[in-house]
Amino acid sequence: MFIALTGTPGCGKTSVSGLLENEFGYRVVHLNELIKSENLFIEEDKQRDCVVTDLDVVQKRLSPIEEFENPVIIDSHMAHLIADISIVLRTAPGELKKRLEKRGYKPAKVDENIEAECLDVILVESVENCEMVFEVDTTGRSMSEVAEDVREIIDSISPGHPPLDKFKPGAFDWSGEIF
Ligand SMILES: Nc1ncnc2c1ncn2[C@@H]1O[C@H](COP(=O)(O)OP(=O)(O)OP(=O)(O)O)[C@@H](O)[C@H]1O
Repeated sequence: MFIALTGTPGCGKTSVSGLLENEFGYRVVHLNELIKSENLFIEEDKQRDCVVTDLDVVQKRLSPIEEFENPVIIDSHMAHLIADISIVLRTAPGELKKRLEKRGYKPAKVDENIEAECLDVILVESVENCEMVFEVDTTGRSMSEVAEDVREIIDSISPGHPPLDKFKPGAFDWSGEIF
């Protein structure tokens, strides 16, 4: 079973999935690293500083581990296009901007990502593609707190367990913060 840990760049996917992997023993695929290390991309988009990926190729590469009994977490901003269950990390625009600027992103790339977060782009794609979608707030919270929430969600995904209301999608509205 694949579980997407997804969200706009800078929301903390890699940091949180690292904790889930190293401290809680989950199996994690860091998809963006895998795509680069195994050249699973079609081309590099130098202008947008990213790679263009063929999802069919990626899916084929991951298919041997899809049948694992234990959940496999996929860390990537496109993981929700592959998994049936999506956990979307959300970060308020002001905090996301600070994190992206700290990483040295160019202003245009910061703006593009902030706009995507304000417009719920990844959440909408998740709802369109996945059977189950959860949202977790990372704003003003430690990575450990976020990792605990993700763990609680994964524990809840078992037959007969009621969905956890507190992570129901639709809690955030940052549409008023688009500049
Ligand atoms: N909960 C948090 N609180 C404060 N800072 C955080 C938090 N989570 C992540 N960060 C910081 O934000 C930055 C981005 O985190 P990270 O690389 O995990 O994000 P990401 O979603 O994986 O981004 P990308 O999609 O670009 O790989 C890092 O500098 C990290 O230390």
